[in-house]
Amino acid sequence: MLNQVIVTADRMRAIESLMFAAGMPVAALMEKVAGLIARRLAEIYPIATYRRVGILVGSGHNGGDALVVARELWHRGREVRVYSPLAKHKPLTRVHRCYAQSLGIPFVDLEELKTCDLIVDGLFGFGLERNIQGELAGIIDKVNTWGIPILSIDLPSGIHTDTGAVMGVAIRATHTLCLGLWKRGLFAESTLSYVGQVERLDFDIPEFMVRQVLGDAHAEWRIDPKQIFRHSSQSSRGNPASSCLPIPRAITTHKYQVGHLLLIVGSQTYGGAALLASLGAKASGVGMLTIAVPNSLRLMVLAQVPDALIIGCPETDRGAIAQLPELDLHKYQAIACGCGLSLEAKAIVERVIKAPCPLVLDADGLTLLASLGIDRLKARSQATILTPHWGEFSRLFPELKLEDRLTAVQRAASQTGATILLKGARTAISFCDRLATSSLEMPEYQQTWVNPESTPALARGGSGDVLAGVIGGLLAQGMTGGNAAIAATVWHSQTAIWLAKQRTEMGVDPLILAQNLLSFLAHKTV
Ligand SMILES: NC(=O)C1=CN([C@@H]2O[C@H](COP(=O)(O)OP(=O)(O)OC[C@H]3O[C@@H](n4cnc5c(N)ncnc54)[C@H](OP(=O)(O)O)[C@@H]3O)[C@@H](O)[C@H]2O)[C@@H](O)CC1
Ligand SMILES: Nc1ncnc2c1ncn2[C@@H]1O[C@H](COP(=O)(O)OP(=O)(O)O)[C@@H](O)[C@H]1O
Ligand SMILES: [K+]
Repeated sequence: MLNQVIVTADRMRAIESLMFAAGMPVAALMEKVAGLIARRLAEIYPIATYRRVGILVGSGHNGGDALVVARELWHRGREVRVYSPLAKHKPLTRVHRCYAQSLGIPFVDLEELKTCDLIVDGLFGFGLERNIQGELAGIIDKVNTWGIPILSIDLPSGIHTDTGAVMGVAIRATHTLCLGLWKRGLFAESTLSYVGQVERLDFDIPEFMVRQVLGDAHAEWRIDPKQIFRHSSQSSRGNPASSCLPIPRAITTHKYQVGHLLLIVGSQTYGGAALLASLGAKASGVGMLTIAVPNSLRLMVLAQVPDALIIGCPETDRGAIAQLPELDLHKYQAIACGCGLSLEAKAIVERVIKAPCPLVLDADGLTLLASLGIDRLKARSQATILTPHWGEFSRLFPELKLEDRLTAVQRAASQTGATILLKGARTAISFCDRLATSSLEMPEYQQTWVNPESTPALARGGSGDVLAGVIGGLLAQGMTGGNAAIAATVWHSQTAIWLAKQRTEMGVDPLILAQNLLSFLAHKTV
């Protein structure tokens, strides 16, 4: 569980200091960590193809790690060359440098790394605190132009550990081996074009030390996608057990015990959105699905989703839902509202906010909420999930626009009491709950989870409508707001990754996505 925490440089330093204070020698830890890096490197970049390895060495312990890696690769028969442009080094880095030189490993000019098959980037790790300038910046720029695969140690040099900001210039890695615990900056969307494939190398940090520094209410977590796809009867390490899919069913259950979802979606202009949200909801396995659409869409939706109850609503001149007919909102376990609704349906959003059941608001529902005022949510007694992309988020929370995404989503969730699912290449979800595996005595607290895997194949109109439908369906089946948001996000993005492998990134249209959610789930959980 604790191996999915996301930490800042200060927290990492504090945890590392506990290890040193307890007697772990600094040099022994570097030896252990760099040994793990060298072994993993050998698996990813086998000697047969990547014999010539160039090592970039900085002044701190990131450089020290790189020098130990250089030495190990040299002993394993690789042609290693070191480029170490800085004059001053931390003592441990300096001794590794001397030893590497004594072995005869060549220390060369930058240009001599140009013919290498692989570059190891050990310039800076979590000690980088100011912008990289001058000659060093030129070095990084140059290495980036060579097109040689680059393995970065801990973080791509130049990426700020906490914010993910590019400190003037940064290495564009092919692979990043993050050491010990997940560094916060690796989850910023702006770093995605720098980090390449990211892996964490576990170096056996004692859990009690992590707990001592982070406490019992740690705020930022990485979702472990693997943990979603297993029955909740199996023990879950990583994510909330009740975010597991598929949701188990009691053998004697009946349709009214598996949740009743009301979708309020669509307008004449955006009929497809209504359909896509409906197909997402259907895939969630919800027991009963009622879909409220403008009258003119009724037959179209009925033909595509014959298992749903379709309610045709009176519509405005331009084909938006004008009002909900006499619907008893008490009888639904959840409502999902907003996909394709158009901006004329303000009265509808006003009404569903007052509904006495969990509510998902998406798309136009969010824009209408922004115009009504986010304070309206204060009247809600049940779970609320808002699913904005960055544009919708900025409309809802203009004052949070300048924050980094993780901080912004966290603030928005604590301000509103809602679960906020901020969509994007690295969707972030923030809500207030007990931590997954902890006891009921544990108080609820604000936690933020990041989805670490997705695909740009999802960047097309309608992907989000499918997601909103899935979340609604999971909510209606009894998942909490946070769990439904996490489970749906992972299911949606993992299905897209799976489909992109079969159909390319061009081939994952939202209809195909919705139609394949269940095949993916079956494939994943056999
Ligand atoms: N627990 C763990 O995870 C473990 C971590 N380990 C490893 O240690 C790494 C952290 O090491 P670290 O603290 O020595 O920092 P690191 O990033 O190597 O160097 C920073 C140095 O660079 C300098 N400097 C800074 N900014 C600069 C700039 N813009 N331009 C030029 N120079 C600049 C600054 O020196 P200054 O110039 O300020 O005197 C500072 O000394 C970590 O990422 C991991 O690889 C493992 O070995 C063991 C377990
Ligand atoms: N570059 C990307 N990488 C990964 N996922 C993405 C990317 N772009 C968009 N997505 C995902 O696709 C979905 C798009 O939703 P949204 O913007 O609401 O689209 P729409 O309103 O057209 O349905 C979200 O789940 C988002 O996280
Ligand atoms: K690095």
